[in-house]
Amino acid sequence: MEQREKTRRVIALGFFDGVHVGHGALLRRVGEVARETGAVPSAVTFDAHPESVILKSPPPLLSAPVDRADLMRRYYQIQDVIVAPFDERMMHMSWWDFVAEYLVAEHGAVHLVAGHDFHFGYKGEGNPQRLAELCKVLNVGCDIIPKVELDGITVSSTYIRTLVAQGEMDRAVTFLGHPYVMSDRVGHGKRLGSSQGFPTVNLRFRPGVLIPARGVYACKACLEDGRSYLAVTNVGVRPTVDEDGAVNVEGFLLDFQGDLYGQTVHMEFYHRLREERKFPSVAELKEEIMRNVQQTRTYFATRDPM
Ligand SMILES: Cc1cc2nc3c(=O)[nH]c(=O)nc-3n(C[C@H](O)[C@H](O)[C@H](O)COP(=O)(O)O)c2cc1C
Ligand SMILES: Nc1ncnc2c1ncn2[C@@H]1O[C@H](COP(=O)(O)OP(=O)(O)OP(=O)(O)O)[C@@H](O)[C@H]1O
Repeated sequence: MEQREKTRRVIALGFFDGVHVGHGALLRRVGEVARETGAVPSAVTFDAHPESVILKSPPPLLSAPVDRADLMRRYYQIQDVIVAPFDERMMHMSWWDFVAEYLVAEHGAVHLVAGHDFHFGYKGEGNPQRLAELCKVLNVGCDIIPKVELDGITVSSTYIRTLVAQGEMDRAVTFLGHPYVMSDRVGHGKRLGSSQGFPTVNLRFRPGVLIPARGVYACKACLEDGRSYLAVTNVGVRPTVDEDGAVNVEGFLLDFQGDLYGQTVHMEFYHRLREERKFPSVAELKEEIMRNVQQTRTYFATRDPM
């Protein structure tokens, strides 16, 4: 029987929520080895956070799986992001089967890259030392990346979640190595256009994803056609005009005119300008938003955030 040539991959291992600078150290190494060996730069992540299945208490995530894959491709040129189902089979797979069967036999791994504290396999019994030893036996390359720290703090998704939840976006940008981003495809009925003079685009939260601290943020809105605009974005319940208490994310794109229907908008958050407030009138709210527009222009004019 004719045997099909299997894709050879260099694979980074982890969950990669947010794709931060610690993950970046792994993903850059994947790129180097891929260039040296001609194998495809890849990463394996999971569709559900392992904690959500084992402990039944999912941590709210920085990014949905699709955004995680997009970040790895955009910032680190990872070609294939394999989103593994974290199901019963995966949960009960031994650490060596995960390496030998899943990564090597099923996905063609010729080199694996993991972090200093990577635990995997049934009951988390796999660790970096075991991984390195098994790779030797299997004749597969392996790199264990030492921990990356900033300001004496170990960079982690957990820490960055606390920053985003508190609205500390400048610091989140530093630890992520790129802006925190929320993406959505603009659907029908969400065309730009508003009676108030500041048309907004609404972004929906994906299930399981963290809600940033309420407030008004200096942002950049990147459209899939390559254009990008400064934006001022409110995360909140709009107490001046609404009483239902639902949290909305709505951004006003500066210097933009047109229709965003059908486009995917990546809203990048850089800096929190103020808290959300209840204004005595819509006119006063509008005045404040115009001030926030100026603050956003100044913010981006006086620094080059990325
Ligand atoms: C940059 C920005 C800041 C905002 N700040 C507040 C605020 O502090 N308080 C508030 O009640 N609503 C705030 N909003 C929400 C507005 O009330 C809402 O966008 C406006 O009333 C238009 O509503 P509509 O889209 O239903 O026409 C803000 C909206 C934007 C775009
Ligand atoms: N600061 C870091 N330095 C080096 N490697 C890291 C760092 N943070 C994570 N890694 C590695 O990146 C891979 C993915 O890690 P993981 O998704 O568990 O990230 P994490 O930030 O440690 O998450 P959590 O905060 O939920 O523990 C793992 O192999 C892990 O060891």
